[in-house]
Amino acid sequence: MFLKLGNIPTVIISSPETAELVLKTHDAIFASRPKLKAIHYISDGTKGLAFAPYGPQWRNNRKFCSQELLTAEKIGYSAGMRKEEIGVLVEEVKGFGDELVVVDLGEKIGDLIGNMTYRMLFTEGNSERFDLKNIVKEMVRLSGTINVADYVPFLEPFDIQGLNKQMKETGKRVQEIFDTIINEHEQDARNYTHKSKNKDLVDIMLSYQDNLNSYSIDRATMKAILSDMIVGAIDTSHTWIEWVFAEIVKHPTVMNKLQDELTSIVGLDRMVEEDDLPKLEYLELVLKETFRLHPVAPLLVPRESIKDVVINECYIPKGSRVMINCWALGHDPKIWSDNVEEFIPERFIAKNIDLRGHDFHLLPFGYGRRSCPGLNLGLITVKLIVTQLVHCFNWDLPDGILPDDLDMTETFGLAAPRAQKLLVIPTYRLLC
Ligand code: HEM
Repeated sequence: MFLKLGNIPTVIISSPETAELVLKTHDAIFASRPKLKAIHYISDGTKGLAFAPYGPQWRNNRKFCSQELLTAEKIGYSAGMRKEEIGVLVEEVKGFGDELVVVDLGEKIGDLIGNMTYRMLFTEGNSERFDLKNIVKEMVRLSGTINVADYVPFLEPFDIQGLNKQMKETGKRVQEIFDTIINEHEQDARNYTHKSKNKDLVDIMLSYQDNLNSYSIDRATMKAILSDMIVGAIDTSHTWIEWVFAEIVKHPTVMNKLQDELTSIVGLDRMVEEDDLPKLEYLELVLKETFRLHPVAPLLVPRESIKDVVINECYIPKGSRVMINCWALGHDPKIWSDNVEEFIPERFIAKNIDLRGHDFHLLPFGYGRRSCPGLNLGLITVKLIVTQLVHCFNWDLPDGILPDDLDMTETFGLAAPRAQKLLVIPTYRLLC
């Protein structure tokens, strides 16, 4: 579909065949991102990775993050930290005993992923002194709000939605927090205090500062990369996991099948380890079906074309904004048959569709040059949290709410999380 939104030619792709043409055949032409106002005000996004224009700076930053944080080996180093963080949550919930406490599961999951992410990036968890949780919520909200000035640029000075002021305030706060974190890491390096801990991403970025011979990272780039890693990692995994739980409490037979698989592979006398994850086949089906119905990034992350091109006889001028409509792909009866609205993980048994991409019917992590570099970390996080919580606990809806009554409304932004809280009652089920 070709539209003119304000001054911006916009293309929305809703078929797997055309998605393949854009993301694979003409990948290089659609490898840039639009300069959105939120990214400009909140972090100097053009210096980072997720919203940097296609070019050498983006390429170097992506290579740096992929090699220094997101390889299988580097992700493996932080397995102990993930185990510790999830263990704390399991102990907390287990501590409710037989009291049938109602838990806001989405909030617990968000806090857990936040802690895991901050510890990888700058060692400290969600420390109270920064109130990171609320700042990140605000960053995500503002990045996902449709800003009229992104489509009709001359309206920007009028700030008719009042967004500029909010974005500037949030941006100032984010910059201050990152400056404090970086200053403290520099101080630690000067005092050699950092030697007593594992290197986090800020330590590694500092070691690339003022590197005269090759790739060098300045402070603005450090802050833009931190911002990209936080926004990229937390909201995506959180949204996916919350939808998995919403679907499995709505479909107890699916929860039972997941638990049966875990009982047979892991056993009831221990918790799940990351090594168990590749053996869990039914889990893969549940993740795919959840993503099909509730794509985390329903329009992926917008792309921008860097030259004129003709696709399917449609002329797409340079500078067009291109969105892949993953929501429409997942709800198309021509692809998934008439039961498209039903949650049936088994529909994927006969389909050779990999969560990691290579199939344009289901694109959890996008495709091509701008595809998600955090895919491996995202999958481990999602799988570990889902399996650990499903293995350790039974989850029931509070009294008076029947599975069919569960509100499945979604909100819309960069990600598409649940509109309502997911309130559930856990009961411990392991023998240890
Ligand atoms: C399950 C979790 C995740 C999902 C579903 C997800 C999804 C996505 C999607 C759909 C895109 C856009 C791809 C495209 O335009 O083709 C993307 C890009 C990106 N993601 Fe993820 N992501 C996840 C986890 C992560 C993690 C853990 C990180 C980093 C720690 C991360 C960092 C990024 C970055 C930096 C980009 C922009 C890449 C670029 O423009 O070159 N993501 N992600």
